[in-house]
Amino acid sequence: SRLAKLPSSRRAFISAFSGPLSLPPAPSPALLRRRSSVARMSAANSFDSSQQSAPGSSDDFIVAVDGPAGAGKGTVAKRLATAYGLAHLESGLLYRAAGLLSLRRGIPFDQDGRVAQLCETITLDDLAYPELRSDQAAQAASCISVHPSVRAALLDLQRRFAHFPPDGCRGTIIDGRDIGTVVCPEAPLKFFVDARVDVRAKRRHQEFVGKEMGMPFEEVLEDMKQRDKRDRERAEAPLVAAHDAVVVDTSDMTIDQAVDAVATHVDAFLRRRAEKMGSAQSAESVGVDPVREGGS
Ligand SMILES: Nc1ncnc2c1ncn2[C@@H]1O[C@H](COP(=O)(O)OP(=O)(O)O)[C@@H](O)[C@H]1O
Ligand SMILES: Nc1ccn([C@H]2C[C@H](O)[C@@H](COP(=O)(O)OP(=O)(O)O)O2)c(=O)n1
Repeated sequence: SRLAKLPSSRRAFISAFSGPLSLPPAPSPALLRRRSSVARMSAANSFDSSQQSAPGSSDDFIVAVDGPAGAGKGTVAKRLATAYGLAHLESGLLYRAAGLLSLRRGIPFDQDGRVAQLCETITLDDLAYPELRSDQAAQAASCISVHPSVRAALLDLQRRFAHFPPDGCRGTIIDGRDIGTVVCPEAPLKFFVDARVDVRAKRRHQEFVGKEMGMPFEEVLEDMKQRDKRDRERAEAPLVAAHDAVVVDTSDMTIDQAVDAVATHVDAFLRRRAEKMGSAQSAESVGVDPVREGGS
């Protein structure tokens, strides 16, 4: 896939995440050269992001999973990716990377032009840092993601991922806030995974305890409420269920139950698609047979 061509070594980015709130060192000349070649490559491969969707077939197997923090989007998406052979992108990590890098570089969240410029340099290789999972990164992500220019700067990468899954994957599953509404409105399968805010905060709190990122529960809950409000009320690509999304409330479900609830719809979709392809193939063979018969 074209994404796979992006360079895997990003030393300046790594050092930006490695120190506790330290500013990254100035990029080396080698890195700057590499960056400009990435920029050229993305420009060459880019498409008009004002289009409703990326080029690629509308038959592409794309699963959009949106919903608020802690609802279980990532967990469900990861499990489905393994079960169905899909490539998984947690789009929130892109915003988290942009937010955390802005903090580290001292770029105020309201300087959207500078944050958007930063977004242009982010690639899929930058998303593995454990610090991106922190509450600080989540809050920063929510703040910078209100800006249309920041969202636009990350759109191309997400759409490209959706339509060009890495080799060996039969499709893609992307979780976030606006995948079914803005990034991939053409996705044939859309889910809105939701849960009550107290349940979501409890889950996230537990997760932080497990990772020794300890924070009082009340603080996790408050931050989550703030983020919910900001994500839902922003003018650009607010958190809202797409009109054609299946809503799954996981408040009273185990992880297995949530995965099953979503997988049932994916199975039904695959059955319908197989039937459609089967009938198209038989229609084609009906059309071919008489010609063959006539010719022999
Ligand atoms: N249905 C569920 N029941 C209990 N815990 C869950 C459930 N779904 C997810 N979790 C846990 O809650 C936390 C947040 O889930 P995650 O998938 O990261 O949410 P999101 O991606 O929506 O923010 C994780 O620790 C995960 O293991
Ligand atoms: N598609 C997306 C994904 C995330 N964001 C923003 C808004 C979210 O509060 C932050 C962090 O998202 P993320 O999905 O990583 O957060 P949770 O795992 O759900 O807690 O990024 C967005 O604006 N659009």
